[in-house]
Amino acid sequence: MRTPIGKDFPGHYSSDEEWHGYINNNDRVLLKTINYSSPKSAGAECIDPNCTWVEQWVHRAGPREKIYYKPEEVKAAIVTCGGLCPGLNDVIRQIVITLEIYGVKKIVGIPFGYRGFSDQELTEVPLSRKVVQNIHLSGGSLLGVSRGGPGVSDIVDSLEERGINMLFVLGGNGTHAGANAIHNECCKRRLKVSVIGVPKTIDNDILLMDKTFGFDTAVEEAQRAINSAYIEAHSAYHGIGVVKLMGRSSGFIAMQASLSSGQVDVCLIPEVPFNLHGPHGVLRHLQHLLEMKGSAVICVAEGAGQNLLQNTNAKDASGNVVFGDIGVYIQQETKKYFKEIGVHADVKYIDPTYMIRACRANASDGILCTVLGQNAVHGAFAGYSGISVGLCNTHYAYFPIPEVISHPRLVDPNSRMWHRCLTSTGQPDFI
Ligand SMILES: Nc1ncnc2c1ncn2[C@@H]1O[C@H](COP(=O)(O)OP(=O)(O)O)[C@@H](O)[C@H]1O
Ligand SMILES: O=P(O)(O)OC[C@H]1O[C@](O)(COP(=O)(O)O)[C@@H](O)[C@@H]1O
Ligand SMILES: [Mg+2]
Repeated sequence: MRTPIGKDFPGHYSSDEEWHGYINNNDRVLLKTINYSSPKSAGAECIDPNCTWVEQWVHRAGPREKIYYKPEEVKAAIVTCGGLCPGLNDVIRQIVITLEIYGVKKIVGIPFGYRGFSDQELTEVPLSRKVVQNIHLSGGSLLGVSRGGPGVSDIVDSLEERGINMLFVLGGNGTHAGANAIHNECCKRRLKVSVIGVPKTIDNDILLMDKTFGFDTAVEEAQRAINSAYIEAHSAYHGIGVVKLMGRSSGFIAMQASLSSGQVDVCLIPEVPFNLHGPHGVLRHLQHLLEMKGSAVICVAEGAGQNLLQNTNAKDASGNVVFGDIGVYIQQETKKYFKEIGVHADVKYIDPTYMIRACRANASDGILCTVLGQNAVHGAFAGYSGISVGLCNTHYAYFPIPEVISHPRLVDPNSRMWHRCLTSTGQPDFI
């Protein structure tokens, strides 16, 4: 609603009739904005051998003029699942504030992820603007997070018992698989519930989106760790700094942090195989770097080089594979190698793992979270369910959940970005 201001007032708002503040249901955001002229163009993603242009689109996010729910009949719930991620509190806050603006009075938080739906000892948290006003000033999640938890049927039973008809689910791939299953179960039971996902992961492993919230902040924190590794390595005689960063199957954090720091000589990610030993291996290259410049920094993603380690055969509560520690392995093998060849090397290992995700969102993520939170509520009020909100080619859009979680988004070794990273580090192929 806008307050009409006299026409004499310079820069006055347009009247309600003139104001086009709503999204049209047919507004679309294109998934691809480059028309590759050949499959040989760098990073080309082609559907057919001629690389023909195919228009693919998703619905534009934002407020609709006609809304599907009566605000007084809404009971909204928010749940945060999986690992922590900078910006969770920003999104929770903005969802609550936007729901209140629509006139929703019943807003609750489900504590500790999906577990909060079944654990009788955990009670829902009443949420209001007053409760969430300052929560974005610290990292973590006001509601707590968890992995594992009850089955979909139990969750939907709980939604029915609690009378929840809007569910905002903040989480990554696993959480979205759960959200989609909840949406399908609600459809099966003919329940009018909007299930809206907001993708959360520092790994940035969600398909079709420019980036997920928390990723920028994680990269910023990660490059601080790289900077420390560089200073340690550079200040020592034959210093080698090893930094391990998160990234279960995607090397985005390692790649971007290496690029932004400009201090990394070797970046190792899960998508690109490498040898540690042998004439083309990482260790031989480290020896060369010590000879040429006196020190070196390696940045390795946790999921990289798992073929070099013994399989732990372990899984976490959500079913994710628990990896062996590639950082420790590289540190040990580096020490061994230089001892064997009789060259002094001072190897320092930095593992900033939880530091990069337990922090508060930076300004850029703060804005992203705010807009995603608002659009999640707009999507629910528009009557959508089984969707996720994201940024696509700088526009905010609604994505069908199955499309964004069909597999984890990976760094494309043929992409311009990976080549930029290689240009920056100057590293060879280690095979
Ligand atoms: N395929 C699935 N179907 C239903 N729920 C799932 C599925 N995978 C994971 N979950 C649930 O989603 C939650 C978060 O998953 P997890 O993989 O730990 O984190 P993330 O959502 O960040 O990837 C957990 O409570 C887990 O039990
Ligand atoms: O120790 P935890 O809590 O299982 O978290 C470790 C995981 O968190 C992540 O950074 C993000 O994973 P999620 O997106 O599943 O939360 C992974 O790269 C990493 O393996
Ligand atoms: Mg995950």
